[in-house]
Amino acid sequence: MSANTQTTAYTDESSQALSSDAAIVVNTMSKSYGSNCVVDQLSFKVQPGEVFALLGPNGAGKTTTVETLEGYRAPDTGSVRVLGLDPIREGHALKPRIGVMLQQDGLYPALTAREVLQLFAGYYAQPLSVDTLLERVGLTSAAKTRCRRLSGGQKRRLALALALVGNPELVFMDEPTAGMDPQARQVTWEIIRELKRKGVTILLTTHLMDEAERLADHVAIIDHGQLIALDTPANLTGTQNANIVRFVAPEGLDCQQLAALPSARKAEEVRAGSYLIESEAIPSLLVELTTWLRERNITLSELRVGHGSLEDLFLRLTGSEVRD
Ligand SMILES: Nc1ncnc2c1ncn2[C@@H]1O[C@H](COP(=O)(O)OP(=O)(O)OP(=O)(O)O)[C@@H](O)[C@H]1O
Repeated sequence: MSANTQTTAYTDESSQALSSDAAIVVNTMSKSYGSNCVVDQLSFKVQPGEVFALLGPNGAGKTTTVETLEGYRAPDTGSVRVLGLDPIREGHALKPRIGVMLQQDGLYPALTAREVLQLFAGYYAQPLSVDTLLERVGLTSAAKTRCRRLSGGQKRRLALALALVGNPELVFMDEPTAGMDPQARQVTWEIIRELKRKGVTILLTTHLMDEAERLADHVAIIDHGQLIALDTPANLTGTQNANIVRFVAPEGLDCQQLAALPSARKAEEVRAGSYLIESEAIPSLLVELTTWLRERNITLSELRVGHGSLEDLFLRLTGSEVRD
């Protein structure tokens, strides 16, 4: 068989799906640990320069997916490409172009923050300035602190700096702001926005719905290793249409009656005394609702009009029971 024929033979259906301008392609990827299938025929693409958030309950398969894209795990079936490359077979070409912010931060406990960053900077052709980076992540005053003495939040910020020191085209961030205080979280979000402005592609996993909603161009929700939703945050939450009225009142109101109001589509008591009514005609619903409440002499303590939140959707799609 000639080299040319081999190339043609390799260009089968699945590799056609992989040949794309996308920064990341996941093509019908599956991965099991023993009999436990944790990623199940997963497919999605991430376009260059976008922030893509992967959401899912504990154990949904997010880290396994990200680690496969980073080249640390091989898929059992299906395939992945990152910047057009196979992360394992072509890892040597891929690694200098990507940054990885790991969940665990146990690196080099005896080195100082600056020493670790300098060490990593040495691996790259065009690293960023270590001191500028320390300042950007708020670690200048901790630059001489040994890693084992850094606080949890400082370790996360060092992990962020390590992901960025090689001036990457694409960054993987596994729960980037977990364990950070609100100030560090704001700084991290600003850094992510800056990276996006520079055209860097970012794939992040998070349990924080507001993080995904604020930062991501696209959000994928996975559960039991399968893709169950993928869209822009605005499309997922229906932000274009304010179609939900929430109010707080005494518990136990008759939701069947509320749902029967002419402009209501659906009514439920989501928590004790906290109600939600969906409607396509909010002004009419407000008149009907306040009339209904006045006729029954019921007092409101809060009334809000808005759209569904990503958290509402997430819980609706993945259920509310706690995962292992
Ligand atoms: N090396 C491994 N050997 C066996 N099982 C594993 C291994 N790594 C992960 N798992 C299991 O695979 C499943 C998916 O794990 P994964 O870490 O990908 O989920 P996740 O969505 O990132 O979860 P979390 O939100 O809790 O970080 C879990 O049930 C986990 O226990």
